[in-house]
Amino acid sequence: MNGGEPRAARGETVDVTRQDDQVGSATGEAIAPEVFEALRRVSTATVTTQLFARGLRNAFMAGLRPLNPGCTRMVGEAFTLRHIPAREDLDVLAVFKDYDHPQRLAVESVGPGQVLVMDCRGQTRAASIGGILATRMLRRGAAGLVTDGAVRDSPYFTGLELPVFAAGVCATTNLARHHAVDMQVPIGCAEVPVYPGDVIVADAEGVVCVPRHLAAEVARDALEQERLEEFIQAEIEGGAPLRGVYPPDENTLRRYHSR
Ligand SMILES: O=C([O-])CC(=O)C(=O)O
Ligand SMILES: [Mg+2]
Repeated sequence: MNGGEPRAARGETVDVTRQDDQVGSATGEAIAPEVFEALRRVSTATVTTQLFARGLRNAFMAGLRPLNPGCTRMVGEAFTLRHIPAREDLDVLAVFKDYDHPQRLAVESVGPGQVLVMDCRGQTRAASIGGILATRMLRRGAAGLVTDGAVRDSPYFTGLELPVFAAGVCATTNLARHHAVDMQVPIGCAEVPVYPGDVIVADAEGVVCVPRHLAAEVARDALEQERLEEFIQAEIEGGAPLRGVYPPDENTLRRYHSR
């Protein structure tokens, strides 16, 4: 549970079940707006449990922290950018004269509602992006930004209305360590595999990657898990013991269903 985030049980029912047959695994079929809406209302803790129940134990990008603690709620499809280590003869300031440099091209290619997810190999001794490029993403309607590297201009990010998650901050420009090579390819970010089009969900706790083909069923079951957990939370706050309540036995479930 994540106390600071809105709980599904507080709102009206969102029906995401009907979307199941519409979400193709690797077909790139559109994900229904209701799925995104549901995922925006559940915590990353709940989402990781739903993925765990389906055998996926490595979906949370451990170690990434929000740059603006007041702007953390993020749901969107992954747009990926892959970096390899920089080389001194290639990665020089002059490359930025090319507006089609892969870093700049990626920023100008992220679509509305998408999340730019960057593979920086966990290397934080150079930035992967800065304030101007992040502002451009905000104006383009991007949903957010995730990097397992660092960002520069970090004081600016604390007031930016764009959810940004990074492994650190570093003033040094990206060229010192990173060479952007490829976009919209499978990447690793904080040791989590991310495929283009996967659904990225974040809250104040951090970032989780939901395989695209599981998004609708995870959204549906996460909503239900949070409804039940809100009931359990109230019981525990009222003095109930764990035994019989968490996890709920038949009696507790009967009380839950007959509310
Ligand atoms: O060099 C960079 O990483 C870009 C930068 O500072 C910015 O976007 O403001
Ligand atoms: Mg800058």
